[in-house]
Amino acid sequence: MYVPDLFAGKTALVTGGRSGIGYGIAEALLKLGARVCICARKPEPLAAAAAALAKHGTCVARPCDIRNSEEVEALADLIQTEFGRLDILVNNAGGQFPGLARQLTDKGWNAVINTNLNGTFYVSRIMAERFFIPQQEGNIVNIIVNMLRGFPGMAHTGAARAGVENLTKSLAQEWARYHVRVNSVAPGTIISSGLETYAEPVKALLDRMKQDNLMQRHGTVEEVANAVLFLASPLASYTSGTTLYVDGMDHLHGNRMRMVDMFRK
Ligand SMILES: CCC/C=C/C(=O)SCCNC(=O)CCNC(=O)[C@H](O)C(C)(C)COP(=O)([O-])OP(=O)([O-])OC[C@H]1O[C@@H](n2cnc3c(N)ncnc32)[C@H](O)[C@@H]1OP(=O)([O-])[O-]
Ligand SMILES: NC(=O)C1=CN([C@@H]2O[C@H](COP(=O)(O)OP(=O)(O)OC[C@H]3O[C@@H](n4cnc5c(N)ncnc54)[C@H](OP(=O)(O)O)[C@@H]3O)[C@@H](O)[C@H]2O)C=CC1
Repeated sequence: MYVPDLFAGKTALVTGGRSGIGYGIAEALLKLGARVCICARKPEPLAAAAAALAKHGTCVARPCDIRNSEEVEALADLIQTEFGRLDILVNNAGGQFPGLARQLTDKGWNAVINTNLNGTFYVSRIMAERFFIPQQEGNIVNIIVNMLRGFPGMAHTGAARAGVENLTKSLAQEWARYHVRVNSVAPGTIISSGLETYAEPVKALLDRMKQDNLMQRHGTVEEVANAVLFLASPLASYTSGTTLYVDGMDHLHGNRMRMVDMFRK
């Protein structure tokens, strides 16, 4: 539905682009003409993903833990060397594990906050300083999660993603003077590699959540990628500081306590 050269001449970084939603976003950007850099922690699957993506266009990859700002600086060095500029940053890397709040250890809580909130901030600040602000142009799309009514059973990620949603509003206002737009996409439950990381009780729960959904289904990677393409494109040129929910209305409807009930059984 988008013109084939929508992102011709543009460069994009997709964090967590080796799998699932991030891979789908990288593939969609490449198909519309962008040159793409992906990063993730695990080198082998990252290299395999970059090789597969390269059939659609120019794709480079570098291992990087977004929680480590020195590794993020090295990623910026690669983008500078390979492309000389960056136009689009998709902060997709992230994740969490299910658990009741009272069972979360300091280490577990910090692992999720450091990944989803701190990592997203480090990448945004470093890419803005290195590229967007000097260029006086840039575009950030953060992948968060539907947590509008809280996230019981995953309180750590609910708090971290709410932090990113608010960061979206702050950065959008602070960086408007540099012509940088900042938006978020909040997926509901999306059929992707991410869901495979969950063990059986959660998988059964996901089926029940599908029945709760007013559209009676989970979302697809393509539906998330399409929202990112819109926000990253000039079609959204007057839109910044917003969050677009791609969740079949789960932010409005459905039982948010199902995961907690699962742990109590
Ligand atoms: C409804 C669906 C909506 C959303 C869907 C998606 O997002 S799909 C996308 C889904 N995709 C993803 O989520 C992928 C990315 N996710 C991840 O990499 C991890 O979940 C991470 C974010 C915790 C980072 O972890 P890391 O690399 O920093 O390191 P680490 O592994 O060493 O853990 C550190 C500490 O965290 C704790 N802890 C961890 N796991 C569990 C558990 N299962 N149980 C209990 N606790 C757990 C534990 O305290 C551990 O320390 P310990 O006790 O071992 O010394
Ligand atoms: N699938 C779903 O239903 C939903 C997913 N989301 C969010 O969408 C995003 C993508 O999820 P999805 O594709 O499904 O799941 P995946 O688990 O497939 O993707 C997570 C990606 O992030 C990378 N990653 C994780 N931690 C780090 C880190 N510290 N530094 C760099 N890269 C990291 C992983 O690679 P590696 O392990 O090699 O580092 C992986 O490529 C995540 O933020 C997820 O929470 C939100 C709502 C719903």
